[in-house]
Amino acid sequence: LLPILNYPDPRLRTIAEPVKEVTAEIKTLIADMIETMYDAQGIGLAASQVDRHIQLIVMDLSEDKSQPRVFINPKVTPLVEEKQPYEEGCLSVPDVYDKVERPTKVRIEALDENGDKIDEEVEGLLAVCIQHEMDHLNGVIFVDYLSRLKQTRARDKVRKVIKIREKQSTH
Ligand SMILES: O=C(O)C[C@@H](Cc1ccccc1)[C@H](O)SCc1ccccc1
Ligand SMILES: [Zn+2]
Repeated sequence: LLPILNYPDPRLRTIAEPVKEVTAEIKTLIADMIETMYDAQGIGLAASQVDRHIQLIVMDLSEDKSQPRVFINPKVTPLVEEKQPYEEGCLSVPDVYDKVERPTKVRIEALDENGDKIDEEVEGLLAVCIQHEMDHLNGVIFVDYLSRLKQTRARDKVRKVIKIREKQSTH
């Protein structure tokens, strides 16, 4: 399992570099990220969150964790002006949930783990998740869209959750 960086760790603000070649090392990282995402009960995970600053996202929106997807060097383009709110969470900001508005329909262009082209128009949870993950690759965290007050509360909340987790792990 890979350690997930927690807000407001400054490393989460690093801009991810493009992947030049899908090496064996990257394939191992992909497998490790998928395992880490499942263990953390997430439906998406960006490499930035595990302190690897390359343009790599893994995702699995299936109920039974059977359909992992990999997006390498993704490009997301809004297809409509219309935005929709969604109650977002983030594995790097545990126990914090709040509404974020994002374009309802987007185009995803990327490479998959075999280096084959992905070019899809998506909406719904996939559109929300890919935009949330793309933000991570650009050093943006969903709490950045919230008020200062909510950002302060988010910082306090994460601090508490981490302390509790650290106590649990020592027992
Ligand atoms: O990037 C992450 O931290 C994983 C995110 C992905 C996500 C964020 C907002 C909306 C959808 C997906 C989540 O922690 S995964 C947990 C989760 C599961 C279902 C719905 C919302 C959040
Ligand atoms: Zn996140």
